[in-house]
Amino acid sequence: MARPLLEVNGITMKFGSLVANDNVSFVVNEGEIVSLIGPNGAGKTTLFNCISGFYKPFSGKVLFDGKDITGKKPHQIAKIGLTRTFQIVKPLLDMTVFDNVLTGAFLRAKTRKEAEKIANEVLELTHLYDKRFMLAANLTIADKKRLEIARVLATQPRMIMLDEAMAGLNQTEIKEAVELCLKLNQQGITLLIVEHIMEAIMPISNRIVVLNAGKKIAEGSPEEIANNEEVIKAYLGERYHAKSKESNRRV
Ligand SMILES: Nc1ncnc2c1ncn2[C@@H]1O[C@H](COP(=O)(O)OP(=O)(O)OP(=O)(O)O)[C@@H](O)[C@H]1O
Repeated sequence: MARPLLEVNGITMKFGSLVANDNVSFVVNEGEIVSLIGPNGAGKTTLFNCISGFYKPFSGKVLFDGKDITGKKPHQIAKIGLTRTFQIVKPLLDMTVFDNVLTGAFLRAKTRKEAEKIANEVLELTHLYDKRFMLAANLTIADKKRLEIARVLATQPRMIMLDEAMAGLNQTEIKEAVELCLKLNQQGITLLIVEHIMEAIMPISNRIVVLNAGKKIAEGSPEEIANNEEVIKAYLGERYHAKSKESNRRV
């Protein structure tokens, strides 16, 4: 039976008079891939910040594995197994790829040896092992995004929130990022994904939550969302809708 891992209950976040999140509620069950979509400025990153402890919401509650984590600090939330990447990647540029991942591993590892073992496993999984001695500053955008995921993975999370991990990648790199998401999910990691590349997330999401102007306007299976008139009008446009109908016909 579906077991809620993340519960977002009536989150409201304001910046002065601007309501960036307006009473948003949804649940992510253990083992699911859920995507959060919506137009620019809809409030997706703000919601990520409220869930992961970078902002304290104005009102509402966030529960992780049944525990109230509202207003807790990001490192406390990471410690209990929920962590996130950033839209603008933040690797420590003057450190090697290996050391970047090692810093994540120390969240849980008690010894350097244990941290190194975790770091090496994560580097293999994310296909960065051969680049482990490179400075993070010298990586391509795609590898920097991969490193961002590797650093988060090294904290051994139960759930990862990915904020536009595929933006700026080419088709091959997007395909690799999608494969990595599926691989992590198969290993038991629950995923909440913010992404604008519908072709990448529609096929892998169990459910999709749609925000528009701070409010949740829809929630459902990828098929329900692709055919939801309000979502098409607010965000997807006729282009994706027509395209997905076309590909359904081909199947
Ligand atoms: N720190 C801040 N101070 C003031 N206003 C902010 C702040 N962060 C976000 N906003 C505003 O809140 C609203 C929601 O922004 P947010 O970045 O959460 O949207 P988004 O859905 O993530 O957009 P995008 O898809 O472009 O990343 C926008 O109107 C934005 O200008």
